[in-house]
Amino acid sequence: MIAAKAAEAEIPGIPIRDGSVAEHRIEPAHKPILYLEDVTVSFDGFRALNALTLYIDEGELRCIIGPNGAGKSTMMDVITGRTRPDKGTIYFGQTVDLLTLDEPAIAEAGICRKFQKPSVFEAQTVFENLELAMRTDKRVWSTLFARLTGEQLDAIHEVLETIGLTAYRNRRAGELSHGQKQWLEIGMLLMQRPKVLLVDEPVAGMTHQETERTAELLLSLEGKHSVVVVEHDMDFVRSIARRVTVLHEGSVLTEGRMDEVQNDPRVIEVYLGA
Ligand SMILES: Nc1ncnc2c1ncn2[C@@H]1O[C@H](COP(=O)(O)OP(=O)(O)OP(=O)(O)O)[C@@H](O)[C@H]1O
Repeated sequence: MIAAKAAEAEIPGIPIRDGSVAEHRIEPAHKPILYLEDVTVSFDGFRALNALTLYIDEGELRCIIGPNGAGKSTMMDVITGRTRPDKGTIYFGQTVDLLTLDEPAIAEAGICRKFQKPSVFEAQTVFENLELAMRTDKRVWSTLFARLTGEQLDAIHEVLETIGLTAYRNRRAGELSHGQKQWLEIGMLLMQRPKVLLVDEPVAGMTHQETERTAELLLSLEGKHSVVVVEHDMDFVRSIARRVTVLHEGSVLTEGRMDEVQNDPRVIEVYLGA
């Protein structure tokens, strides 16, 4: 697809290759922001990712599912620069070759990752956590006491609303429930205005109510950010699913609407066999 686009538009820096990925053609209305093509990662000869080709559109909410060991975490790792592939290309937009950037530079470019366990500053308030997340130099804690501009205050208030923690803004993060800490961490990532948000098992350990609220939160980000959610909880995936990608043995097994993928005999087989 990149090759096709590059050939059409002669975009500099985009390699033009043979037609080997033509079957992954995406509809013209879609505007990809992340391109993974033919990405292979091996650990001692074992292929955690096996010629993985995957496109994520601008502003879309994508769910990635697959049995244990399918390669979901490794996929996140190669996008964020934590793991380097043996082979393949990963582009952010049409011109940024992510394989030329290190982990901090990829985050700086606008790709943020939320790990499964919440990581917030427990002794600071919800508001202060968001404020710190906005500050570029996080080593300088004195910046916490620097005056915020009106624009910065607005940004914090907007994120507080989005994550549903306005009433908790002066609460110490350590006193929040597990679900609230997860939302706060999502809020901290939102403060950095990411273009792509990778979210790893967001509802693990959440109550039913917290899970529902998380679904609302992620759905509310659609259109503003590209959100890629890896999750095992199928009820949750069903509640937010737009396009679902099923990974198996390091490759895309199938992609489509939730009802399509869950009725796909190949998907049923890999889950039953897992
Ligand atoms: N650093 C590593 N060294 C060796 N093998 C690894 C490493 N990281 C992942 N693997 C292997 O690669 C395969 C894919 O792992 P990965 O964690 O990406 O799968 P996953 O789909 O995220 O699984 P889960 O749903 O269980 O988290 C697994 O077989 C795993 O054991």
